[in-house]
Amino acid sequence: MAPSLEAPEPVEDVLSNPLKQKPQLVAPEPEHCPGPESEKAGTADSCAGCPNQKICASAPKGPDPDIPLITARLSGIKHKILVLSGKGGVGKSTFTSLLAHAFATNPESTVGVMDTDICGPSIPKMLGVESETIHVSSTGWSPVWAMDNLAVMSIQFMLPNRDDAIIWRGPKKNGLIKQFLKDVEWGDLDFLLVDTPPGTSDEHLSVNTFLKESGIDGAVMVTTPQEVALLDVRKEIDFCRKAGIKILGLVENMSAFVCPKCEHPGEIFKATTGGGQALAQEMGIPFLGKVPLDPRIGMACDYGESFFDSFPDSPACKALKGVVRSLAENMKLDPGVVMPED
Ligand SMILES: Nc1ncnc2c1ncn2[C@@H]1O[C@H](COP(=O)(O)OP(=O)(O)OP(=O)(O)O)[C@@H](O)[C@H]1O
Repeated sequence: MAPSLEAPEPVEDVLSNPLKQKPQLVAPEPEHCPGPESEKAGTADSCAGCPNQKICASAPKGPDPDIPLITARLSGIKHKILVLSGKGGVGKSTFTSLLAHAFATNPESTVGVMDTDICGPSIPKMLGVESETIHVSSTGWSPVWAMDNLAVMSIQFMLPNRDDAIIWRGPKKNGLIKQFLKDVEWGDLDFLLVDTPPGTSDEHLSVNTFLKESGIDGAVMVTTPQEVALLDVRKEIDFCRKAGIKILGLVENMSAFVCPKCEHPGEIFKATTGGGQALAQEMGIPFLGKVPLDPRIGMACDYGESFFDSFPDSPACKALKGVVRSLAENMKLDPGVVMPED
């Protein structure tokens, strides 16, 4: 049965006040505000001295009443995968777009990408739809279609100017993510990939809270081989374990540089402590594979093109295919169906 939804709010309204939160606060939320609707509202350490404390303390608590609506809205999505990274800049959004293109190589599959990196959305650029805007109808917001079977939703589509900085505190980000899940008409999808900001922030908690009821298949973690990146992956693994999110596997990105001309490999980011593979083994999570550093990946993303289509025989493309196959196996899907052989 189609979920009954209220007409979405005009985009401008959402940007100016994306939460439309109750209760109405009398002052801006302090930096570590747990959110006026959270269980800790009014009682957390950061609430001390806040002018909103009384209002928040008396506000209704408990599960978000919109969760059943979100669950109904997402009922046509077969698989939901979160893409996480401990550190920024390790290639999480790049990997998300590569994964989206890989899944979309099966014309029978329909794929969606939701960009929850609200402060630094890069998915529209990488999927070649940066200048698009979303359409609002009485039944919801339509995602932008990057390909016939690849839909994208990002805060980027709502900004009047792509250079605008988005400076929002936790509760507002939480509200926008809820809006994305509640009001976007994804329709029937085989895969929804959720690109998240680096680290373990409000956005991760929101995505997990809102998606949990409708089911998350699990999370894919992206890292580079250096210990500084791996350190943060440990925190991400801990976050997933605490939040009850299954870890589908770890990908080591930019593992080695493979010369596009002679295909000779060289280590640019050296795995001084054994890299992603050793970490995966130590932490008891699946290792999905290594993706080499290939400047053509960055170029394909800058031009919004599919690296899979442009460089199908490159070592990086072959490595990515191996990663997708391992991921499909961990999800108990037929790899040949997820990404048909050429
Ligand atoms: N395998 C790769 N080979 C070459 N360049 C890569 C590869 N993976 C990512 N890059 C490049 O690394 C840079 C960072 O990638 P990306 O923006 O995907 O990182 P991120 O982890 O999503 O960062 P953040 O979370 O901070 O937004 C980009 O310029 C991208 O083109």
